[in-house]
Amino acid sequence: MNFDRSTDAYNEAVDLMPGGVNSPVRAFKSVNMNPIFMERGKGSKIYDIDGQEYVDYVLSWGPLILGHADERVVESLKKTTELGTSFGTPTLIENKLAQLVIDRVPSIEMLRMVNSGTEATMSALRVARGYTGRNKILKFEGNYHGHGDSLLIKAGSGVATLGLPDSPGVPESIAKNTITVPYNDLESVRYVFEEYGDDLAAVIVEPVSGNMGVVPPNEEFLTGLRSITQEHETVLIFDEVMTGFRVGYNSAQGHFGVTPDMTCLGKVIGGGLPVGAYGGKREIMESVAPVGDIYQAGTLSGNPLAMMAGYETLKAMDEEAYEQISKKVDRLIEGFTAAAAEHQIPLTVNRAGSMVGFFFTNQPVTNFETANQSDLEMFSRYYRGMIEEGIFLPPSQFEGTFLSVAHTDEDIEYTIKAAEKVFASL
Ligand SMILES: Cc1ncc(COP(=O)(O)O)c(C=O)c1O
Ligand SMILES: N[C@H](C=O)CCC(=O)O
Repeated sequence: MNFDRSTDAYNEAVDLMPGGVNSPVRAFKSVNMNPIFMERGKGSKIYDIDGQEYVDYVLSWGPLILGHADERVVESLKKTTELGTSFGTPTLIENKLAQLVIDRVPSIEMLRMVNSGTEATMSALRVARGYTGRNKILKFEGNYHGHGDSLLIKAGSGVATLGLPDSPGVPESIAKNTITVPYNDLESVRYVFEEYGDDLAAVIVEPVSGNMGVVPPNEEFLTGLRSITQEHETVLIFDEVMTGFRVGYNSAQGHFGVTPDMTCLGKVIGGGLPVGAYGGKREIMESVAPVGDIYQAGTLSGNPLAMMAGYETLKAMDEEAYEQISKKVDRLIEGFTAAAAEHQIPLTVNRAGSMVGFFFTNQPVTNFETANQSDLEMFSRYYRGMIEEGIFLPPSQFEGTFLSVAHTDEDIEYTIKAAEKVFASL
């Protein structure tokens, strides 16, 4: 591999943007590399500006479940663009995408489109607080809900990668209203409810955690959260920005059969364009302006391009498409597990739908503490080895690996062979 052009571009970028990037995890810090600049993508492959090809398991951090430059999405975007990119008025495509989401996500009776996952979670919290008249919220260590002040506390993703669990700039007056407990730990949740009881506006949770690597909920976790929050009339928010339409046809809540009061979405529902959404019970959503008095707005919210890309993506993701990806995930995990055993590499694999977490440890990974016990140094060497083999993975142990319908059986076999080679060298 040769990164000459990427290196030049990076040297230029560091003077222009903090770390040369527009989002910290892209800086490749924890794997001791410079970022690789990409030029184009098609299907499961991406191509860097030095002309090298990679099988892509980042997929723009999850949204591209159809793969890169899917023809259905691209064609619709071309037609939509020609009609004008934004009007600041309602458009028909907003109704169409909203209806599709409502049909498929059990908790959503009504929703509001926004421009990012961060906006979705910030807005959902405001609504939960306004609706209940309470201030405190409960979140889980290692869950990441975007970079809103209330939620940037013991967070996962880039915050964990860079070791910045509690970002400076979040006022103490805000931080004190966010209580955190370990993921998958209902006992701690019960304790917090005993202590703060009826002052909790919301519990926000990733129903499958994807920002400390992939960590699924244990059997009683989500049902337990549902019954405790119901008992205390606290709003249960599933942050499905990552899991929405990725874990399955009806998202994580459909998969696990637990219906929250509110849901946040993003990523897949924008098909690779900037989008987010929050929704839930009609009674709660009708407290949002202009029906209710809780204010939330957006100049480009519901813009036709993002709506169209999302609509085409969701339409294409029928039940069969999910089954198809699932088989590829099965094979990838089988291959990695066998390769790790052959080369005595400690490897724990977690999985939910087409989200996979590989951890270099023999211990089960069930929360942030156990995720942190995996061998980050080994991850870093593995990462660089896989890049040399043309496999593009998320450059941090605290991120998920994603598959798309565009990944072929050949891609999967090639990736397993690459892993065998890299494991042998670790
Ligand atoms: C679960 C979850 N919530 C919220 C967000 C924030 O979304 P965005 O990056 O679009 O602001 C992300 C990803 O960044 C996420 O994975
Ligand atoms: N883990 C984050 C979202 O899911 C990664 C995206 C980012 O922070 O740029």
